[in-house]
Amino acid sequence: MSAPTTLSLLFLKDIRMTYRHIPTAIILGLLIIGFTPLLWISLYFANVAANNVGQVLMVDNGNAVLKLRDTPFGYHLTGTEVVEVEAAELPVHRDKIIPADCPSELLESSMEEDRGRFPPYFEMEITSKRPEIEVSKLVKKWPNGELALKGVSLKAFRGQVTALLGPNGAGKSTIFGCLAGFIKPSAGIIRISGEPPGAASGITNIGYCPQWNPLFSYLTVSEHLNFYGSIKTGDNVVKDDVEEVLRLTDLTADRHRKVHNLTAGQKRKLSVGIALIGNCRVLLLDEPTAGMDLAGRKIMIDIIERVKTNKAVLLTTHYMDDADYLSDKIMIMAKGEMVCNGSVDFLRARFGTGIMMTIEFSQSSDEDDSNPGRFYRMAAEVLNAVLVHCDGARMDGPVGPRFNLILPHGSQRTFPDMFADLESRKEELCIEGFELRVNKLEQVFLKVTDVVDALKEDVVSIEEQVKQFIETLRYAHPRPSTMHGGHIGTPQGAKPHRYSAEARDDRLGGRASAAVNNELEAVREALRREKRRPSWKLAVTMAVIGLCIGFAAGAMFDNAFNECVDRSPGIKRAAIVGTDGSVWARSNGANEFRVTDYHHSIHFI
Ligand SMILES: Nc1ncnc2c1ncn2[C@@H]1O[C@H](COP(=O)(O)OP(=O)(O)OP(=O)(O)O)[C@@H](O)[C@H]1O
Repeated sequence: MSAPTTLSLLFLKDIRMTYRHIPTAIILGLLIIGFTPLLWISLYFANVAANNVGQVLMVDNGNAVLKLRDTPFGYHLTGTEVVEVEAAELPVHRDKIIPADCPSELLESSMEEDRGRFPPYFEMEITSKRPEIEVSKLVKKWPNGELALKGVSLKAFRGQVTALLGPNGAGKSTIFGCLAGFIKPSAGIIRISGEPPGAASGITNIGYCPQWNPLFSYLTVSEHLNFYGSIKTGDNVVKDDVEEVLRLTDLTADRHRKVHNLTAGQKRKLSVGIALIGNCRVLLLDEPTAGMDLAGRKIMIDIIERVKTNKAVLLTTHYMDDADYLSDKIMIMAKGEMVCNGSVDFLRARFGTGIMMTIEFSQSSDEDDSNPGRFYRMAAEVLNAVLVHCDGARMDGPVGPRFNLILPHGSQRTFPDMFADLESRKEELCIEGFELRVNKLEQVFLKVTDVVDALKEDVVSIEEQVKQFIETLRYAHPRPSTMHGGHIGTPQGAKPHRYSAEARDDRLGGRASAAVNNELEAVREALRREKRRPSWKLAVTMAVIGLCIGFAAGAMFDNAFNECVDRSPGIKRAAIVGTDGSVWARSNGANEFRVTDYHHSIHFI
């Protein structure tokens, strides 16, 4: 580490002891600002060095992942090498987290009903099997106040694929993050194979493929599998396991290729392979087929089909066809709530999908086609004719010259008789023609969005409310004439009247106008309050204090890291590099390096 950085960090070490005294913190903060240019320069060089050696260490999923080499020059000669990897323990979530900032009414309401606000859309779960994944009343409130999860409950079983679907921002990845243990829920209970996430067995129990690819550009395919496998199992990966995952993911031929030479689809397959290695009981796949072509998706579907026999697979996808084909159970989320949960058949039945028959009526010359009553009468007759053969058939959507009937799944064997009957009564029932379509999960999903619309909250900012209020006033009370001193202004040319309280009340629409004026004043005050910003003095003070605390925390982190590296034999350089490539800490230290020594610090990244 270059001299200026060390100097600044030493200096910051002192601040750590004194920053509680605010004036001292401010003075020291100002001094630090003086040192900052030097710090940035040294960080720049540290960055260049770290980037030269490639990504040396990555923090993901609460695991510390280490990859070290001797020197940047050595890298080009020897290639990448993984040196001593150890699984980091995840912080264990408490069984029940009752946060101070979780809205109590939300907590109470979620306690009452596990099936959310939409019980009719939840299939009853009758099983004595123990769920492999169990989530109860999970709440996540982000620091910005957004409630990403509003008391979500779900169960996933071994031997089943459970698809978690929902529009963008529904909260799917947040659930995955909570399950994998790197997002801390605000409230709720999570059990993975009967244990809370982060328990000692947690890492070996979960195989997680995040939405992004957790890959190192300069490691080969098989190095990745060995590397992550060692982390998960805490031991060297059995060669056969790597071979098996390579075969499953169709990457055997690419085993020696470095990641930066792989296609997007191959990277995705490798990310799923990383989740598979270690033979975990729970597989969390966050959009495993994202960005893949049809052939790639097919391979992925085959993989999931094959591995699900001894795993509980929870996956998210935006491809309804994949979910439809793969899933034993479908859950649909919206706006942080579970909207429905059941088997594909249950959802199809519940949301009016099944087999859709569209019937077209023939044009009639003697009756008015615009008369809706006529179509309803005819549709009812057709429905009766269909019901003779197909129990459970029902109308769906509007009735007009065309209308739809939903025929339940499993009624297909009655179709030949029904078609023959309708054909023979074509004239009598005024049928021009009919067609059949099998409804897909996509239609279920679209129907669910109708339910979701009911969730729409009218969250309008104060400013917007004020604007709307002013608009209402403008329409309710035409703008009064302008006032001049003690006179009320009148249309041009007219003589101004002497101002009086009564006249003003008249002009403004009676006594109500005084109330309106009061309201307007309240509105203006609300606007003023909204626009009021903290003074620049306060902002500067806060910034300086923040800087001090930030630097002090950084120093603690760096020191912890450096201590580890300094104790590591044979290791000349190390760095912690975030998944986005940002360097969090680096050291030129030596001696024994144990990832677990500092995983707590890393976990906070
Ligand atoms: N780190 C974060 N800080 C604050 N808000 C976040 C953070 N991560 C996600 N969110 C918010 O939480 C909500 C749920 O996000 P999440 O990523 O879980 O949605 P998703 O269903 O996975 O969406 P997608 O299908 O696009 O992946 C979103 O409104 C998102 O903006």
